[in-house]
Amino acid sequence: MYLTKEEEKTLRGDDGETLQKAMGILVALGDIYGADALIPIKSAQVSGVSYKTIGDAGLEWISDLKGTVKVPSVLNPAGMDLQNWERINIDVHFAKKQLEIIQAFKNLGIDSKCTCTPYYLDGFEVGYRDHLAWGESSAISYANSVLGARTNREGGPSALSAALVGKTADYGFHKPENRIPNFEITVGFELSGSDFGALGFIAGKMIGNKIPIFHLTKAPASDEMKMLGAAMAASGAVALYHIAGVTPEARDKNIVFDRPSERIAIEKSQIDTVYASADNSSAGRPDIVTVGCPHCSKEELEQIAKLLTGKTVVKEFWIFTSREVANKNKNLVSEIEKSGAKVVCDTCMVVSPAGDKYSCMMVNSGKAYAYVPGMCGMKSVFGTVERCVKEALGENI
Ligand SMILES: C[C@@](O)(CCOP(=O)(O)O)CC(=O)O
Ligand code: SF4
Repeated sequence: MYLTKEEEKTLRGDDGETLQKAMGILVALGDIYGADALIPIKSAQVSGVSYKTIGDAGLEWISDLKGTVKVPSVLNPAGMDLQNWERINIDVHFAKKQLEIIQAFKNLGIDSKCTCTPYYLDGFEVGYRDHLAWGESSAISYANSVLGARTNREGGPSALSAALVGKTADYGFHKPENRIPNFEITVGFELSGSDFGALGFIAGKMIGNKIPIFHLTKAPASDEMKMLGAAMAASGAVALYHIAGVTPEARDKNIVFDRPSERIAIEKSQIDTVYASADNSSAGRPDIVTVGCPHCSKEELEQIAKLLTGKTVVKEFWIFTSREVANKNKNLVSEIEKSGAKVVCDTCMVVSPAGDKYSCMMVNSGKAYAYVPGMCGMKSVFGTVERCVKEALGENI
């Protein structure tokens, strides 16, 4: 891979050991994937933040780094709400370690907003064709598909290296020729809300890491596309999708997609089987309900607040969102919390040990439905947000 004189110097160690390590990781990836050069990035999102997933080894690796990130950089969710960890059963040992990890990242100049929805944050606006180095699979899918930006599936170390250098290797989804749909999915009936999470769960399992183009009966809302992409990235390894007539590249007059030869149609009965998990007695009654995977938008908080107004939950009900979205919508947070539900920031049901003491979690997210059993060692059942709220209120018959 071609390097400029400056980049050669950094690789040689002239700018210190941390930047030498970071440049080494970028050059190794570039050589493996055939990049011809490094390209500047607009922002980075660094995964590998929760003490539950990176442990002491991760804490040590990050603490040894010296330097300052060159682009706006934000963290993926941590293992707890960084301000109110006690109210979600986090023990003091975990909390201490988690705060040490956050401090180690802050020492590098990284923003500790801890979210998988950086695109909602001030200072992380994303435009069409922006080059990014993001690490969380749902964020990558949203940036690539809904915003038409360009990021590969960065691991924690490669996203952090890109943040420190301010560049990434030019391969994969950074190149237009690698963004062409190779699988057609038609859905001939109307979808709404968490149906998109169910669709993503089914499609991801069927297509693995292909690049699907969807033909739908109507244009989804951005939250619905968020759920679709998150689920496909969890049950499969889809990092980019298109929706005919809707997503930026599918609407770009200068881009012509040939019709993929691999084609499937999804039937309503397939969507219904994902919902049926909630009726399956072997899963047992949920003892906790969570929404916000990916983190809730303002609109999703509004919907939940409306459903909860004047009511009281009888089960643990956690609503995950970024601290910035919560701080900007304090009225919605207090409306939700009047019911006894908890708005939890900086973390989520998957990367936190907070849910470990429960046995069955009800979720409205196809991603959480896919990940909770493996990452949290408990059962998951899937429902619409309305059904989840009813479960938390003890109103499901
Ligand atoms: C499950 C996930 O959303 C959260 C875990 O992320 P992390 O690698 O621990 O930051 C990771 C992902 O899907 O990219
Ligand atoms: S809430 Fe969901 S999408 Fe966000 S980090 Fe957790 S598992 Fe990933």
